[in-house]
Amino acid sequence: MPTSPHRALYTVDQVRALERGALDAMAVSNHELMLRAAHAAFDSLRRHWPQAARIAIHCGPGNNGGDGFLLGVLAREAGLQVDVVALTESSRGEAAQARAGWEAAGGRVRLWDDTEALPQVDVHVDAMYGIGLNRAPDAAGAALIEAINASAIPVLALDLPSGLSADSGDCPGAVIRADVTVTFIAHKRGLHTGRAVDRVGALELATLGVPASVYSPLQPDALLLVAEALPPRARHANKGDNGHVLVVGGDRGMAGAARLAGEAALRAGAGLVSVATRAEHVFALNAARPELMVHAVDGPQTLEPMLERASVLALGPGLGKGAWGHALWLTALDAGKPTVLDADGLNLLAREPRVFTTPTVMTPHPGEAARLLGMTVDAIERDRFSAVRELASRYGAVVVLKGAGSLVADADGRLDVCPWGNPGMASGGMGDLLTGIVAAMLAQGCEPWEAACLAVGLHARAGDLAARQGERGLLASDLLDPLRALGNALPDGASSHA
Ligand SMILES: NC(=O)C1=CN([C@@H]2O[C@H](COP(=O)(O)OP(=O)(O)OC[C@H]3O[C@@H](n4cnc5c(N)ncnc54)[C@H](O)[C@@H]3O)[C@@H](O)[C@H]2O)[C@@H](O)CC1
Ligand SMILES: [K+]
Repeated sequence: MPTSPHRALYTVDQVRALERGALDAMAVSNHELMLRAAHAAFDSLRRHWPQAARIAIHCGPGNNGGDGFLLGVLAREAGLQVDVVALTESSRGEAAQARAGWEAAGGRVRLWDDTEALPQVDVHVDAMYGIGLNRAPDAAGAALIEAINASAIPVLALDLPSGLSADSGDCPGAVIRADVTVTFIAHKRGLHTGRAVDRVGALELATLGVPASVYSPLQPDALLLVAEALPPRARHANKGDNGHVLVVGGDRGMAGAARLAGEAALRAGAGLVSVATRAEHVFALNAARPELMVHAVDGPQTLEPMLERASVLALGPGLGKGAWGHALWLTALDAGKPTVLDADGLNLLAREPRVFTTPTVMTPHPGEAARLLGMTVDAIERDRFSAVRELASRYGAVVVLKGAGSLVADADGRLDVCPWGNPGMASGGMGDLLTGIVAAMLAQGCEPWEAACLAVGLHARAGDLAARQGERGLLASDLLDPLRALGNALPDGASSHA
């Protein structure tokens, strides 16, 4: 089945190819395509700010600016007061024609001068840079971006917020903070993850009438996760059919991590969940959640019989990096069972790297990813796509790179991006839940790729449901009830909770 352009994410080179394909297939001129972009932008402006009477359009030197000039003509025809601010004395190529069209319609162009105040308007339109930006904006562009961001007036970005790298989502310098971004023809992958997510605001795709046949020859670089439900359970299922997850972790002072992972595994449908932890935690964990089978382990010998009984391991929540955790880590990895590695499970791996040959899912946050790749967190965040792919191929695992717009990659180059989740989820224990959910999916028979994608989607959507009462103060355990509801959604994904 061909991928819907609404789900497919492309690199800039691919978007350029799509643009060329569109011009051929539609037998339209560049000007016509730009005009369609301007119409889509005007439609978005009207929908989001129906009361706006005065707008400023900030135009850069390239075709992104061209979109802006044509939008100016449309908005003026519709009776809006339009101020056009240009970054440069002249525009290039197709944009020069658009600029001439604006001037021929009686429009004025004010050249940007950072000693003057921005016009007083209801909405700023950012038409400075699109996919043609190849480095941090120059000084003039940066000053205009900063002035718009400082104005506290809503911003509509055309194609992407200026200053953002469309391929990586990197913010090498000043970047527009948009309220709404209307992106043209195809989704650019960099808009969907990491720092970019804060800059894009509400994202809309306008395909400009480009037919499906233009997209179909191109393999998207990544896909957006879809809201899939779990396969339904057979009525005759018994607890043994849904796997046995063993959580290994909970060093002194860190019992909560193991408990959250275990409880999430239960709520996500694992048949049995055991926890191997420090002796002093056993009583408290058993009392808090009697459905968990909690056992004391003091070293490899006591862990081994538990490993034999388990079908899936969740290795790392609260494990610590001391002698106790390290010994359990080595023993657990030698068991050859499908494994989810998180937290100190990953930190130990960074110290003692290995390539996995048994099914393994790793769930690093950017800090853990940085240790695993010997890079800085900043370098990871500058190009999360490269980082997650490198982790997957270097370690031979399915890798979830957590953070806004979580990424899932496998060693074959497959890549999915999670469109859900919220900043309330940046709090303690959220990662432990994800570990437990991935383990539960593996336990119920999913392959690592499917398990990771399902778990990431469930976790993020549970977070969004739980955050309806506010992102601030959201607790990891608040996700457990919505998680259960989502996990029971109908197989066609039609859930009243979705
Ligand atoms: N080609 C097409 O078929 C369509 C293109 N469209 C628009 O065209 C845009 C792409 O246009 P362009 O390729 O002209 O590129 P842009 O308009 O994104 O920007 C390129 C311009 O900015 C300058 N520039 C690049 N990096 C800079 C930096 N760091 N500091 C200062 N100046 C810098 C370049 O010299 C060039 O003049 C898209 O993002 C989209 O908005 C739309 O009209 C839809 C159709
Ligand atoms: K822009």
